[in-house]
Amino acid sequence: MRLIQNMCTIAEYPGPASAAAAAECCPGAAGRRLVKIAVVGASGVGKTALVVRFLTKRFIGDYERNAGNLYTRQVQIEGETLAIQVQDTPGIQVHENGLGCSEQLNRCIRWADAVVMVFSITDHKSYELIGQLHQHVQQLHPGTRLPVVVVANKADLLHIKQVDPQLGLQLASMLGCLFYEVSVSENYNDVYNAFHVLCKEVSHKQQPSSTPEKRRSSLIPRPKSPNMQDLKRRFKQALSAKVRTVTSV
Ligand SMILES: Nc1nc2c(ncn2[C@@H]2O[C@H](COP(=O)(O)OP(=O)(O)OP(=O)(O)O)[C@@H](O)[C@H]2O)c(=O)[nH]1
Repeated sequence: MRLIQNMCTIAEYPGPASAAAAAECCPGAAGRRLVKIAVVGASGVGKTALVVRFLTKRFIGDYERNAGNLYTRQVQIEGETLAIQVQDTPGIQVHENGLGCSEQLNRCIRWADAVVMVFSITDHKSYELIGQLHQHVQQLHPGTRLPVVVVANKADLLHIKQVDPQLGLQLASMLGCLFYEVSVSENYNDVYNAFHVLCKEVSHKQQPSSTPEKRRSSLIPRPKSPNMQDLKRRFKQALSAKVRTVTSV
């Protein structure tokens, strides 16, 4: 996937999403199919760093506490240019009675076509949150299986590791999600791959290979192409009739 345009930001949660809304922020996005991705996880796991790394290829060490920015870009997936919106979100807290998800965050999750769930290998609590968060996300999307990628960040900080990445892999496969272990600070390619695979999955979901509409149209009989043998025969007949007429004159 190739990032095509400059990043732009609106410092608020999105309303009902549309390609038109994306175009307002990113003019080239007009008329494109739109893929909406929310990045969620505990505080300090590197959500903003991940999004910024993906969009700019750069790692910037320090960020302000996240206010929930939406970034719009164009990307190329399998030869098609899509508009992509990436929603960064504030860190989720865990309370005694469960996840502390604000209504804003819930709106953002409902809005999304796909979710990146981030934890840090240096923070066991952020890992523990993923299972609950996955359940919460599925509850907000009843009746559909939302594409989700689990990302274990800060793989460079092995000396203060609290979570074995293998556990992340096990959890992700139990939840039926893809898994990427990344170091946002040290490696761009893994970050790119995590978003790329998600965009591809959403893109395929938006364009099922055989929709009922397509199936129906394939049942409508096509007009028969003219039979060449028949045409030749008629042409010969017409020709010989003409020759006969000429000789008889
Ligand atoms: N060593 C290392 N530090 C990282 C990495 N990713 C992020 N950080 C640092 O972790 C800290 C938190 O990163 P943020 O991107 O602000 O985390 P966040 O999840 O957006 O945090 P909230 O806005 O509080 O929810 C920052 O100091 C980053 O520089 C990484 O891969 N390796």
